[in-house]
Amino acid sequence: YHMQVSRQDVLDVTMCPSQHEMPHFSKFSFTPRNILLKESPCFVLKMMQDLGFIDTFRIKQDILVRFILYVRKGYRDVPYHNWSHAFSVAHFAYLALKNFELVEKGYFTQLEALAYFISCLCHDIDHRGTTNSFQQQSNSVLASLYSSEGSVMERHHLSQTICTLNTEGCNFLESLSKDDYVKCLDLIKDMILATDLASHYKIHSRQLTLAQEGYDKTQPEHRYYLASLLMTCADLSDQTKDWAETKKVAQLIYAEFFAQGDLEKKMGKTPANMMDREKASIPDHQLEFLTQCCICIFRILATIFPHAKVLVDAIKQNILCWESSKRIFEKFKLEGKTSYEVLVSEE
Ligand SMILES: Cc1nc2ccc(C(=O)N[C@]34C[C@H]5C[C@H](C[C@H](C5)C3)C4)cc2n2c(-c3ccccc3Cl)nnc12
Ligand SMILES: [Mg+2]
Ligand SMILES: [Zn+2]
Repeated sequence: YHMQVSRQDVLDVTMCPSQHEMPHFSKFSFTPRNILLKESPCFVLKMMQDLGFIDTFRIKQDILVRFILYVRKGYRDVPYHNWSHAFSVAHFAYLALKNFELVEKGYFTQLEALAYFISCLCHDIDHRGTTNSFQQQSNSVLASLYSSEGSVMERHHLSQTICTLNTEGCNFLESLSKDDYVKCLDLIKDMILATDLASHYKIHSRQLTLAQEGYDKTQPEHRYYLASLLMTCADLSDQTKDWAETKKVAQLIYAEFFAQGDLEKKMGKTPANMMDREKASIPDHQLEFLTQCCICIFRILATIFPHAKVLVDAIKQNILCWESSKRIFEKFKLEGKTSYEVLVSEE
């Protein structure tokens, strides 16, 4: 099917504030979710210009604009896994490339940097707001397509990315050499598949060892694990922002989780506690996620890039905020409120 991109859409991409009007745009403290959504395609273009991709790969602007607009249309209107998430994940890739000087210091080639940024932008295309296990449970079409290989949703996001590139007038990578083109798609595959959090759990200890032994840029295995780590960090980058942002994002994530739980109950299935609005204890679950998963990932990042220490500190701050908000949740729980009702009630 053919999604049209109007002339107005293409004009939208030309108007947004310039970088020097937003000096902190390239700081880790910047919150990309506060960018006006109609200006976001323009910011994607500006980030790619600023990263030197347009010149290095002789990318045609009108083809890139059409690609960005098709990617945006590829995201659904679900609470969390929507275009706003994709844009914020791509913004973190921009921050990592600039603040860690990934290309300048030889961690990434320019091609790997391009693949990283594009993978972040496309990593959740056509997400339905439900998990991989829900695909299996509900015998979805996607499960029938991909469940034998695992990472069902991630394989779908990858396939949607390739389809978008192959859409008439959208393949901005066509200006790459044949070798670079094949290499870039290979990198995009590894990077999008790396965003399956279950896969991260499998390689976490290997990533930790490599970082402690001393990262070796010349080893392909090290480069693969660094790319995977940077994808997971980008996907979780909301947790490195201030508490107001973190709280807002939690509301979106649990809106999605609980909608899935409601669906599972209708299907006669018992949802996992974190998906059940009656049983979930959001502060406890978030404290577990931040202390057992999130902070560990960013600590590995900080062993390779000392600048990432500010990200670990931001997560520590959010852990303290969840700790202190726990008492408020418990007080309202005694009054019969679910933790979601407390989360969305203005403090
Ligand atoms: C704040 C926050 N909390 C989150 C709490 C929990 C989980 C989560 O999927 N847990 C697991 C826990 C085990 C092993 C695997 C598979 C399943 C069983 C489910 C993962 C994700 C969370 N998450 C994400 C996120 C990142 C990547 C994909 C999807 C999402 Cl939603 N982004 N932000 C957050
Ligand atoms: Mg995903
Ligand atoms: Zn994501």
